[in-house]
Amino acid sequence: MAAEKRWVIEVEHLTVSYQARPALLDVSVRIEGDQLVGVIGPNGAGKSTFIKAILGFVKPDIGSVRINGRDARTVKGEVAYVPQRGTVDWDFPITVEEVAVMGRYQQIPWYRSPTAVDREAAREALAMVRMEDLSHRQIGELSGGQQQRVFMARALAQGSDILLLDEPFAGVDAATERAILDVLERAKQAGKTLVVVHHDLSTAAEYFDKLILIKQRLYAYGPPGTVLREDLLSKVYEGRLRIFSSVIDQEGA
Ligand SMILES: Nc1ncnc2c1ncn2[C@@H]1O[C@H](COP(=O)(O)OP(=O)(O)OP(=O)(O)O)[C@@H](O)[C@H]1O
Repeated sequence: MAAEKRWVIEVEHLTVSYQARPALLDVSVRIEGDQLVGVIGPNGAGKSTFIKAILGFVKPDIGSVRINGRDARTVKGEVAYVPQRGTVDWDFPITVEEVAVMGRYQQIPWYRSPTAVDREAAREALAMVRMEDLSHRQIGELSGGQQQRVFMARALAQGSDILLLDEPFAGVDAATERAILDVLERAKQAGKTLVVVHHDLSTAAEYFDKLILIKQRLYAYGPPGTVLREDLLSKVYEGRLRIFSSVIDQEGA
């Protein structure tokens, strides 16, 4: 008998609007555990809104999100988030280690300081992203890729099985992109489910087990070969498809 699927994220008929303009319309997706899933679509397609709705940061007009079988609004600490790098104040005076310890704050009551267990979880997370040697540096003194890895450590220190990342590869060089991908893959091997907003179609097939293609509505969801199809991409990206023809050739090969 085939093993029953374990849905860790279930999005049903999700519709989200800003000032009565829909950013997402009737999106339904079920994501299994231990997967690396990419969210693709053009600028303004609703990718960040999709992630924010799973986190409960934006309220759906219609529809629901379930995390590990429970209403997302009642679940605390089971989903960790790595925001876009551009949304963070990097001048804030805080060290690498302190950022990682912040990942534990869901578990730390307001009246007590982080314990040895919290600090150990933060240190382990920094080791996973290979940033333990820089743990006493101020975050403002790091390169863009190092900052990204520290924020991944913060999410890993939280101990959640689900990680949502908004464009972790934006603005980093090729070597850093590899280092970040390596962290994502190791997190997956450690049993995490990762949902990653990604804008580069040329690497999407290589990096992800499954892809979600959205532009307000869900256009496709499945293994990269079933999503990176010329008919779907031309509908979603319209006139900008030519630059992606090499992706489709590779996929179709
Ligand atoms: N806080 C907000 N208030 C009003 N409109 C918003 C808000 N956030 C997003 N939008 C609009 O909702 C739509 C979807 O935005 P979203 O940021 O989710 O798209 P995206 O696919 O992540 O875009 P990008 O790739 O450019 O980051 C866009 O039209 C955007 O302008």
